[in-house]
Amino acid sequence: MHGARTSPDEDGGPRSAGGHWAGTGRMGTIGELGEFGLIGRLTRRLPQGPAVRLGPGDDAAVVAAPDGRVVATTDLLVEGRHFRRDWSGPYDIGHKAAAQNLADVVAMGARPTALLVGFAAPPSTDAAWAERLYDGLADECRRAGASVAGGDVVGAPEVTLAVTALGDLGGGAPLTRSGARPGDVVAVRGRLGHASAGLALLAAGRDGPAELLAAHRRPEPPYEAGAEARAAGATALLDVSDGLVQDLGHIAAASGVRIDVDSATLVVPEVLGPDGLRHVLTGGEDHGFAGTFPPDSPPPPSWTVIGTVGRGAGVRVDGRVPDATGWDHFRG
Ligand SMILES: Nc1ncnc2c1ncn2[C@@H]1O[C@H](COP(=O)(O)OP(=O)(O)OP(=O)(O)O)[C@@H](O)[C@H]1O
Ligand SMILES: Cc1ncc(C[n+]2csc(CCOP(=O)(O)O)c2C)c(N)n1
Ligand SMILES: [Mg+2]
Ligand SMILES: [Mg+2]
Ligand SMILES: [Mg+2]
Repeated sequence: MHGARTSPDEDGGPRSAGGHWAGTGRMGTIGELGEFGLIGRLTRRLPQGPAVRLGPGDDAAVVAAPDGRVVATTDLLVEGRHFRRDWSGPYDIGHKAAAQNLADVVAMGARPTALLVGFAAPPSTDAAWAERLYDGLADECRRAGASVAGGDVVGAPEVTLAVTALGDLGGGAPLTRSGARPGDVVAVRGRLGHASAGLALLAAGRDGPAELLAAHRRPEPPYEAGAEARAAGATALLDVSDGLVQDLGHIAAASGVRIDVDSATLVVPEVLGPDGLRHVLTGGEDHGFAGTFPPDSPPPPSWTVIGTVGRGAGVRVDGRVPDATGWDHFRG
């Protein structure tokens, strides 16, 4: 029987009532498996998509790049910083490591093709825990149409994932942060504030609402947003990783424009609680998308228009410079 803090266990991973990995005890530890035993157990769970011409098993992988250019991005996921093993199960952590990288490829207007995965964990880690993590990683890759081309494993005091994602622009121009122009509208696609609200609940020792805890554990970037933005003629695009205001600030700075957000246009679901607007404005890690669109080619209805681009600099919310903007790794 699972406790209320257990995320929907379609991963099938065992957990105690508190959300901890309960372990199977059947397969032993990764220390017992050894480096190459572990690599074998992990890589056989991975999807092999068409772009990966040579996958795990050699000194390097070979990935097709029909466009002639490769989109490449990397993000780290560190235990205690991005996740806690008592708050997230292995499937959640694998899912999140894939999602946060795949979202960056999509945010360039590209199609994700392959991931390279660096995996560090203590030798005492359950082998089954590591396998569930790879199941989460593999399933999220499948959802985005990508596969895992290779990686590395290493023993370390804490779990760390260093994921590199590659993507294909399919002959199109990249959707950068620098193309916003005065007169454009600003629009968002996907959840905002949910992961942040879920994290606050976990930090407060709460066991629900389940959808918010799940949002922290398994971000769900709407991967179709990149193609939608491109088709609509977006001038700039990024995924919201650190907080809406902070990330819009990157578009404002790179494009040399001012962005004005009208908070009344933001969707703040009741479930986010009394701090809902703060979570939506400054909460990262849902990996929704924010983009700018010329006034004569607005985004499709799946997007919400939340503001405008003007001359000047910085981001204003309801005409004011906000005190909080989002996450900074070195400022807490
Ligand atoms: N250690 C580094 N060396 C070289 N470039 C870096 C380094 N760290 C970040 N960058 C570059 O700085 C830019 C901003 O990085 P940032 O990590 O904030 O973007 P992101 O990956 O979209 O956001 P997030 O990490 O919050 O998901 C990116 O172009 C990134 O490649
Ligand atoms: C245990 C724990 N404590 C705090 C947080 C919050 N957090 C960590 S990184 C980040 C921004 C995006 O990261 P990056 O820029 O590295 O992609 C946020 C909001 C968390 N997820 N887990
Ligand atoms: Mg990054
Ligand atoms: Mg990004
Ligand atoms: Mg960040």
